[in-house]
Amino acid sequence: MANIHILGEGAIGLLLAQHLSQSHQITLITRNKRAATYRYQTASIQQTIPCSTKTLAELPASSIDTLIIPVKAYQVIEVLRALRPALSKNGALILSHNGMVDWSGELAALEKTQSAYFLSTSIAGYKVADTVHHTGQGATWFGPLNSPAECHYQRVFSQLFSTFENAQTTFDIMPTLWKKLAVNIAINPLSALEQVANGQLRQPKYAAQILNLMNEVQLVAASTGVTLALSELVTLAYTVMAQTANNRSSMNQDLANNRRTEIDAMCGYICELAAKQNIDVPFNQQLLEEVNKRWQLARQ
Ligand SMILES: NC(=O)C1=CN([C@@H]2O[C@H](COP(=O)(O)OP(=O)(O)OC[C@H]3O[C@@H](n4cnc5c(N)ncnc54)[C@H](OP(=O)(O)O)[C@@H]3O)[C@@H](O)[C@H]2O)C=CC1
Ligand SMILES: CC(C)(CO)C(=O)C(=O)O
Repeated sequence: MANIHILGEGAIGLLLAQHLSQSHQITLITRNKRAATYRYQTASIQQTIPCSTKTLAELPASSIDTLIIPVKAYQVIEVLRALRPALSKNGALILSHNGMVDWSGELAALEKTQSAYFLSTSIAGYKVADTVHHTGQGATWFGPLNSPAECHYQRVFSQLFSTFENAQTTFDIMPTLWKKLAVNIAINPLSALEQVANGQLRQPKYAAQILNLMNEVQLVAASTGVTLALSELVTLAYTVMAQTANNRSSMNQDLANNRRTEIDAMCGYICELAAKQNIDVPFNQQLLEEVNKRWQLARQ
């Protein structure tokens, strides 16, 4: 049994806590101290999630052996900076988010014995008060992000995630992250702006825009050394639209609830890399501007 710390009390954090608490001791690191009872709910099950909570201030330096960070893309860097001192000398850090974040500087600052991993997951859930509703179990991929992790990722996966439905390891996680990014770019902004469920994007009127978006992702990925086939990205996007046909994407829900979106880590990431490489990405640029405009309007 391992001691596992999970940052936050968000939807993915609680889904992971529920699963991992079957074999491990779980501590959630929360912003404020409070005695909450977290619950896990599916169509047929409701149960309490066995876990304790601590604030960051309550954690001694170098005390965490395994730290999972399932936060929004725009929160990752701040959280990494705040939590690095609490990670033990041989600690394992596991990032899990949608979109792309340049965490290379933060990972380079880790000690040579500290390992970093990525958990890319399409499990789905949402939170109402202290209950997480588990609504879907898509694929999960786990892989190393730095050299110490390259030696240990199979063992860490076996210990933590091998009993997850539809979970597997990959030595090279970057192509997986690019594919997830492509799917999110095909689905999230358009579904949010049009306020439609994911499956509605299969209508012919969206096809040209989706093809152009995927073409831009493929070109920018290639400029970073990641080779992806355009046909694979398009097929993947339409497969996920079909698998999640009745779901509203996270960005759709974020905009509807006046919450900040992860657009900067999706279309924004593509635009930033494209600018450095002199690649034109007008379709990603347009969605980036439109989603940010919609969010600014909603906040007024
Ligand atoms: N929900 C889903 O079905 C899926 C989500 N994802 C991705 O996983 C990531 C996490 O998503 P999700 O769980 O939905 O997000 P949530 O916003 O529900 O969870 C993030 C949690 O982290 C907390 N947090 C952030 N910064 C800190 C901090 N400095 N100290 C303490 N707590 C902090 C947040 O608190 P606060 O709210 O106060 O900021 C929140 O409780 C996202 O990138 C998302 O796109 C991927 C697949 C499916
Ligand atoms: C896969 C998809 C598009 C499911 O809705 C998702 O990851 C999201 O909504 O952020």
